[in-house]
Amino acid sequence: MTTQSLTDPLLAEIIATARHFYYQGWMVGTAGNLSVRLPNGGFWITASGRSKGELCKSDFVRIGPQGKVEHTSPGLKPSAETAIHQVIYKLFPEATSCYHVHSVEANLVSRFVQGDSLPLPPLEMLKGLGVWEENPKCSLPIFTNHLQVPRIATEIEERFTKALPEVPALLIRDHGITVWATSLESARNYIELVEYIFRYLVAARCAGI
Ligand SMILES: CSCCC(=O)C(=O)COP(=O)(O)O
Ligand SMILES: [Zn+2]
Repeated sequence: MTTQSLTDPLLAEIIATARHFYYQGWMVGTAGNLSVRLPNGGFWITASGRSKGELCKSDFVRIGPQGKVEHTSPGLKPSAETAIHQVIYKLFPEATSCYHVHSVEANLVSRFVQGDSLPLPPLEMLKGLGVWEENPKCSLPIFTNHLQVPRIATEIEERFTKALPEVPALLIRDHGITVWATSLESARNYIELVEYIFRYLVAARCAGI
């Protein structure tokens, strides 16, 4: 199988997913970035500043296993948040996809607590994130939205090296959610599940629950 025949269907799937997220209102105004890991440890990632509802195959940059840009198109730079994808792939060798989106609800819930983790309600939907417990008590790690993205990546690495998260997701306060998974389909589902939980939390607060 050639690199091209391996890559084309992966990028086509990411393009369709980005379009879906865009129409959910989670990738407006060029927000968010999506990546897929290759068997050699490198990964394709969306180029910085592209409209995520209208991506095409030339809107991706390939990062090599050593972290260097290996393939790009004229005028394109890798996502400004590439360092976060890099650290996720380093920490979770089984992960082959990493998705990051910005929703209004993610930003609201990131302010529901002052500390560095958000308790998650014991919803059935948690099973989709791998939590198979009765009445689970788990939480989502929250990170500070530093202007310097590598600093966010460093804090993710430091924290997850000490203790693994309970769900394959992290929240950057006032910014958005990042998930990782062993397939593109699972990463898309994880984004949808986490965003459902965020909508539930916002609705519950409005309802005074
Ligand atoms: C208006 S989005 C600000 C940057 C950001 O947080 C993001 O997710 C998109 O950055 P990229 O460089 O990947 O386009
Ligand atoms: Zn972002």
